[in-house]
Amino acid sequence: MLVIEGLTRRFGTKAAVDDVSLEIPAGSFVGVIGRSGAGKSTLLRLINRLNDPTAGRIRFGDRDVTALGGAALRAWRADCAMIFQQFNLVGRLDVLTNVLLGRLNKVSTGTSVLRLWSADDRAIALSALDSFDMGSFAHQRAESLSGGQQQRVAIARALVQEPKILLADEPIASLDPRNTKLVMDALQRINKEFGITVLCNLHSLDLARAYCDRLVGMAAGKVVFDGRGFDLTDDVARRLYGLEAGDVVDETVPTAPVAAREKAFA
Ligand SMILES: Nc1ncnc2c1ncn2[C@@H]1O[C@H](COP(=O)(O)OP(=O)(O)OP(=O)(O)O)[C@@H](O)[C@H]1O
Repeated sequence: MLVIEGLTRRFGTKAAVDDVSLEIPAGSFVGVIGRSGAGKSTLLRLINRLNDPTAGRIRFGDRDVTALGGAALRAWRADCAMIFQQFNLVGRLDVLTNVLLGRLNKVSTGTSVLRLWSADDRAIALSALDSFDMGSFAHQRAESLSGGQQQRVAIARALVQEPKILLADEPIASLDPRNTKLVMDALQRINKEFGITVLCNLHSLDLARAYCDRLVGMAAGKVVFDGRGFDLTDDVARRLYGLEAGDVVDETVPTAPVAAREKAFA
């Protein structure tokens, strides 16, 4: 269980995240929604300690994440993979090597410096690529792939890291509808098949409703909604998004996967 208590991050006088408290059970698929500037990215960056909080605490099991430093902080970051809107692959390297970079925390320093990957690590990386239909691209340079393909490689790299939590910061913001679906399906597999907790910032409310078991709505750094997708009424959406509400409701997104729907209505 990830427990966030009174988490606040100020930049100058502005509170980007303002007294946020959440309990996220293992295996959840949480969509963090809200308009631009609501504090979604800052919340994810606080969780994996790319930003430090001004106040409050983050706990994961018996670890006080906010107090970690040195090797313990590196271990937390390995448990807490992050993917970004811009994919963050090494364009000149081939796809397989990019995925193997996710194994760096699992191998000795000698292996990582010399990139002498074991047959086991290669098999793990290839299997992760296969999971997302990217096995046949293993030896292509990452920069030669489409955005949606690159994001699936980034998800495979996160998977081989064997994290407990995957933080996805607007992972489909720059993708077309087909690639959006492929990437969201990949995140759903990470969650449902591999049991990894997923926290995903999304601009599209309909996508969040279709894929996430739970939605956390943020406005001006605060949590203003926390519930299931079908509990989020148009009225709440309008409060969350203001004039943007019309833009975030898109009729063309895929319908909720059956398993997710059944779980949501259980
Ligand atoms: N490093 C920083 N320095 C100063 N202000 C910052 C910094 N990072 C974020 N902010 C401010 O904090 C607020 C929340 O930003 P954040 O990026 O978390 O919002 P967001 O909901 O993720 O928005 P978007 O959807 O546009 O990414 C914004 O007003 C932003 O300008």
